[in-house]
Amino acid sequence: MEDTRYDFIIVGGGTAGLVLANRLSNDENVSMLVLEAGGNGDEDPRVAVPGLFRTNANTENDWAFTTTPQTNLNGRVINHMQGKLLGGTSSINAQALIPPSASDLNAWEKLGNTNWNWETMEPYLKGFFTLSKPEEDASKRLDLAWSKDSWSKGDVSHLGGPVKASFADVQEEGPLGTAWIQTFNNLGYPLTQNPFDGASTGPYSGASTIDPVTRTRISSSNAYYHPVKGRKNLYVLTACTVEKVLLEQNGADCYNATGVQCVQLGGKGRMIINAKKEVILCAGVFQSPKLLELSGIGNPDILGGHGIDVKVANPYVGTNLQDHLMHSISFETRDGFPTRDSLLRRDPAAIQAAMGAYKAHKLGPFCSSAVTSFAFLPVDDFKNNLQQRDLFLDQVSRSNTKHPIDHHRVSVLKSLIQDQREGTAQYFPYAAQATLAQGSMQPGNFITFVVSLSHPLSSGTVHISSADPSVKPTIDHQYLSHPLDVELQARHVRYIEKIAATEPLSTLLKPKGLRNHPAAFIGNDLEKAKEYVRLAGTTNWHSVGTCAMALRESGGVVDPELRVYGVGNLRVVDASVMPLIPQSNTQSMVYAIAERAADIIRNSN
Ligand SMILES: Cc1cc2nc3c(=O)[nH]c(=O)nc-3n(C[C@H](O)[C@H](O)[C@H](O)COP(=O)(O)OP(=O)(O)OC[C@H]3O[C@@H](n4cnc5c(N)ncnc54)[C@H](O)[C@@H]3O)c2cc1C
Repeated sequence: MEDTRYDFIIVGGGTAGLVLANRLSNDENVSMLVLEAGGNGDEDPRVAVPGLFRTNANTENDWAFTTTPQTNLNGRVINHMQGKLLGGTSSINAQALIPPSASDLNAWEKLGNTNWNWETMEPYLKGFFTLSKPEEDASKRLDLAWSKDSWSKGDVSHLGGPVKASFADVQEEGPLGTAWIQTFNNLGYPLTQNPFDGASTGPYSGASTIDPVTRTRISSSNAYYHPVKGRKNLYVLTACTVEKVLLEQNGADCYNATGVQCVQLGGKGRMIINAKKEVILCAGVFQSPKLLELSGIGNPDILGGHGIDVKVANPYVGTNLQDHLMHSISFETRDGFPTRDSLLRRDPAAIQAAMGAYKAHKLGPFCSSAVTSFAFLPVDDFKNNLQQRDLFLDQVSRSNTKHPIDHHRVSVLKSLIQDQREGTAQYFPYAAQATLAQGSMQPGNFITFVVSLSHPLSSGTVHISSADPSVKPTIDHQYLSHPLDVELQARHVRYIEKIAATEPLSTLLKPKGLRNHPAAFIGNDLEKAKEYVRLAGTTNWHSVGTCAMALRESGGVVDPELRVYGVGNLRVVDASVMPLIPQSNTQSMVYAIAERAADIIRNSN
C-alpha cells in the first residue's frame, strides 16, 4: 500500500468483489483496494480439490455462521457456511453452475428495477464462464444433447468468460447420472429445453465450476484475480476486516461515503482508508447489511438499541433474507453399488484410494462435489389434480404479507404453479447417506434424493447483535414461517418416494432397505411429509436478499444502479442485492450481477 487514498475500495474479496477488482482495475488510471477479512486459500487442498468442499466447515476458511433457533424447524439451529478467504464462498461452495430462469429475472424488474430482466441479464449470465465440451461418451450417457448449440464454434461455449466450467466425466457420475435422467423421462418429466435458455423443467446433468483438465476448483480468486494480480493499480489486503464505512454529511439528509475503518490481523491496528470515488460493499448476504448498520444506515430502533447514531433511516436493511430450504431422504443401495459412504465415514483406506486416484489420474470421487445431476419440477399433485391446485392458488392469493416484497413473492409463485412451464423445487441425487435429519448415521451404502424449495414465501432477517464489529450478526431466516411453504415442500418431499420407486433408479436401491431416519418413511402420507419437513429441513446455503434492489418505498436498500439509498459513493454488489431468490444455486447470479455492476460503475465514473 503506497497511498491511503484509492479511487475505489472494495470491501470483501469474495465472489463478487474479485470480479469488480478485475474489471474496474482494467483502467490503469483507476486505483483499487480490496480489503478481505480472510486469507489466501487457493493452494489449500480443501479449497482446490472439488470433492473436499465440505471439509472447510468450521475452519479458518469459513465464517461458520449459525441461525437463531428456528421455530418451524423444531427449534433447531442451522449452521450456515460462508467463505472467509479470497474468492469468498466461490472458494468453498459445491461448484454447481445452475442458471436462473427468465421469470426469476423478469420479476426483479417488476419491483421497479428498470432494465433488470432476462433480456438484459442473459449476456452476463452466459458470458462469465467458458464451458468445455464433454467427452463423447459422457455426452451420450448423460444425454447432453441439449448443450450442443454451445459448441457451434469449437470446443468451448462461444461466449467464453474467465470462469472455466466442465461436466463430470462418466467415471465420476457412475450409473446414477444416467439412471436419474431415464427415471424422470419415465415419470413423464423429460427435459423441456436447454436449462440456460430461461424456462425448463426436467432432469439434466449440470456443469460445475471445475477446470476440465486439472480437475481443480475455479473460484473468483483464480478466475478473476490471478490473471491481473500484477497490475500496479490493484492492491489486495488480506486478514483485514472492515469495521464500518465512514460517512460525511453532505446536505440536510444526505451523506457521502468517504472511506472505511478497518483492522488488519497482525498489522498496524485500526486504520482509516479513504476512497476518492466509491466504497463498494461485497461482504456477502450477512455482512453487507451488518456493515451498513454499523455505519448508521438501517432501522433506527435496531441501531438505537446498540447506541449507534442513525445517519440514514431505512427499516429494510437486513430484512428480506431468503434461502432455499432443503430436505433429503437417503435410501440403502443394492449391495455393490458404488457410493461415497466410506469417504463420509472417514475410512482411511477409502480416503487414500480416492486421493491416489485424484493425484495420479485426475479421476475418482474427489474430482467433483458429487452434486452434478438436477431436475426442476412443478408439483406433481397439481398437474394431475386441478382442483387441488386451484385450492392452493386460492390460499396463496389470500396469504398474509408482512414485507413490501412479499406480494411479489406471491405473484411469482402463483404464476409458476399456474403455467407449470417451470419448477417450484430443485431435485438432485447424491451417492452417499445424508444426515440432514437429526440422528446417527446408519451402516451401509446409500443414495440420497434431495429437494430444495425454489421460491419460498417465508423471509427472515439479519441484524447486528452488538455495536462491536467483531461480534457475529443475529441471523434468523424464519424458515417455514409462511405455512404454505410447509404445504408445498411436503408435496415435493413426498414425491421423492415416487422417484425412488421408479425404474431405473428403483433398481439401484435395496427393496425394504434402511433409510437415514425412522421418520423418512413417508409413503403417500402428506401429514408425515409435513412432519419430516419440520424435522429435517436445512440450508442449501443460498441466502440472498438482505440489501434488496427495489424502490425504497417497496423495501429497497439499493437502487437499480446498486447505490445505497440516502448515501452518495456507496454501493452494494453481492448476493444481498437480489430482491427475490432465483430458482438457481446462487453463484451464477452473483457472477452475473458483479459483471453487470462493473459496467454500471464504469459508465457512471
Ligand atoms: C457450502 C456452500 C455451498 C454452495 N454451493 C453452491 C453451488 O454449488 N452453486 C452455487 O451456485 N452456489 C453455491 N453456494 C452459494 C454461492 O457460492 C454464494 O451465494 C456466493 O458465492 C456468494 O457470493 P458473495 O459475493 O455474495 O459473497 P462471498 O463470496 O461470501 O464474499 C464475501 C466476502 O467478503 C468478506 N468479508 C465479509 N465481511 C468482511 C469485512 N467486514 N471485512 C472484509 N472482508 C469481509 C468475506 O470473507 C468474503 O470473502 C454455496 C454456498 C455455500 C456456503
